[in-house]
Amino acid sequence: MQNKPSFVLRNPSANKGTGFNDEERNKLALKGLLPPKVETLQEQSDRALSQFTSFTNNLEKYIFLNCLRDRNETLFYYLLMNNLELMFPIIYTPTVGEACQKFGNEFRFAQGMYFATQDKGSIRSMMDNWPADGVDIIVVSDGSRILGLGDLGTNGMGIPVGKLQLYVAGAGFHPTRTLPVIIDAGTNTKKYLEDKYYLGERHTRVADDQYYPLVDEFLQAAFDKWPNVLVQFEDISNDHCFKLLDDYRDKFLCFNDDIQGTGSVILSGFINSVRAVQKPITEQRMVFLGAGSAGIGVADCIMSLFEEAGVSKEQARKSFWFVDSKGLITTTRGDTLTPQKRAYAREDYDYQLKSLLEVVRDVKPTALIGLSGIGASFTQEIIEEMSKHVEKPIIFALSNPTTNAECTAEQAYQWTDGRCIFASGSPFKPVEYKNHTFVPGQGNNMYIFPGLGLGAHLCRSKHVTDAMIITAAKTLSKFVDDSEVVTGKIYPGLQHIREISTKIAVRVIEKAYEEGMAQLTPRPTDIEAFVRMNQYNPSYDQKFNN
Ligand SMILES: O=C([O-])CC(=O)C(=O)O
Ligand SMILES: [Mg+2]
Repeated sequence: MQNKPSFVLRNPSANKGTGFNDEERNKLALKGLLPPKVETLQEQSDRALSQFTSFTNNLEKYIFLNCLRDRNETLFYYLLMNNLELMFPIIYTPTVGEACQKFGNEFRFAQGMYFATQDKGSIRSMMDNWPADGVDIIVVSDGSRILGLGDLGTNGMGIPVGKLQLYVAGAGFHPTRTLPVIIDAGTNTKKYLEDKYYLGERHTRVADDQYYPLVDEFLQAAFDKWPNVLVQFEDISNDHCFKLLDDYRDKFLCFNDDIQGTGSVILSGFINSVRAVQKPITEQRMVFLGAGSAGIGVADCIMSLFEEAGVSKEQARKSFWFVDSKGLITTTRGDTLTPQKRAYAREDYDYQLKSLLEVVRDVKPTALIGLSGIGASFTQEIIEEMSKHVEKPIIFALSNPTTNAECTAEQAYQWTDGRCIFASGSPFKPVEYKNHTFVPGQGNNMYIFPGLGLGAHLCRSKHVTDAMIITAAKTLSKFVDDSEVVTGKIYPGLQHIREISTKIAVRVIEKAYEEGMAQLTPRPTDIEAFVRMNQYNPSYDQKFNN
């Protein structure tokens, strides 16, 4: 059967289903294998949309979409790109979180590749099993910190899969040239180790002397097989993610989305918040709840605004207060801090503040940034306390999925009497409050990574630099104009994601040439035209025409 031309019906990249015209049906021996009517992509998409909307449960919608992708990739991306606002919350946060938690139960077919501890020594040869001709981008996770949901082991595969779907829809990477990867180093979540449907290796996480060599072998193999690939590290726990980024960012073309992608998107939102509240960065007092990959990544990015304002690093650090499970992070509280926490630990406190509420009372912040992974940690008391001292509080409840958001959009607007600038990591619907409709922003790295990745890949950048990450943030911030910013809107609408990603890719490429990172020669004369020419758009036109 595999040798018959009609096998195209079982190949999602080639399949057009009822979209095969009479000529193709003759040529590919499909006569009689399809109902008589030849349909356009639009007609197929209308049907698929009505099927999608007939499900009332989001997980079912997720399964429907991923099964569609496994039947007809072109139709899937056409449908997705024409219904972004409806479908991103399904293939991505929040529903992808639930899909990961139930990954073993809902498993239907494999996507991507798995490299487990038992595969040590054979990863390079296993990569030859990947059926596609080439790979431009890999998203890799070890499942150790999936969104704010913790250690999900191999169940985390939903995240690389979802992120890559955004790379395709958002930026125009070619779907067949994307590779989701899970490194299976075990899981410390007992529930999964005891779950008969769990699909990973059944042991607790291996120690560092096994973990790092496994990741190293994977990276060496990936860049050996696909020298121009870009690797995105995703949802890797704090104990490993910083070291991995440090070790490899100057060796390979790679970045960490949770540190750098989140850093960039929140920098962008912060630039626009500063425009909205009309108070310069030097007058901002920022309290962060959560000092993990995202919190530190965001602070590092926001530091660049101080630098531009001519403020020294030492001075700038005094505008940041970090709170973790033990309270305000200080050099004097008596515990050993990770290097990342140490960088932002306050040296000027001879007293201890043990809770976020105490910190908010003491600091009187202008901005409260939640990247803690702990839902409902911005309580009414905390938000009301904050709003006593600031006219337009900046409140970012960024943890994912929605159940982990530090507060809801509705709570933030109510508890600040409609005065706050609000953003969340997962989407919230517009809120009606006192005859006004507030549209919350989604400060999610999805606005950044597709364009950043496309730019870095297309110009064959050696590395992903800080300057590219900051350029990406600034490019995004310009998609919101002054008249919108004054209404509290700090992120553009999701429907513009292709345009945003295209512009980000252009700026990243320009930066890469400026910094001597781009290896593509000659430099394209019209970079925007070059980017557009290389973007995937779902269509049947290009297939089977020769
Ligand atoms: O996936 C998302 O929505 C954003 C993200 O990287 C995370 O929460 O880890
Ligand atoms: Mg992530």
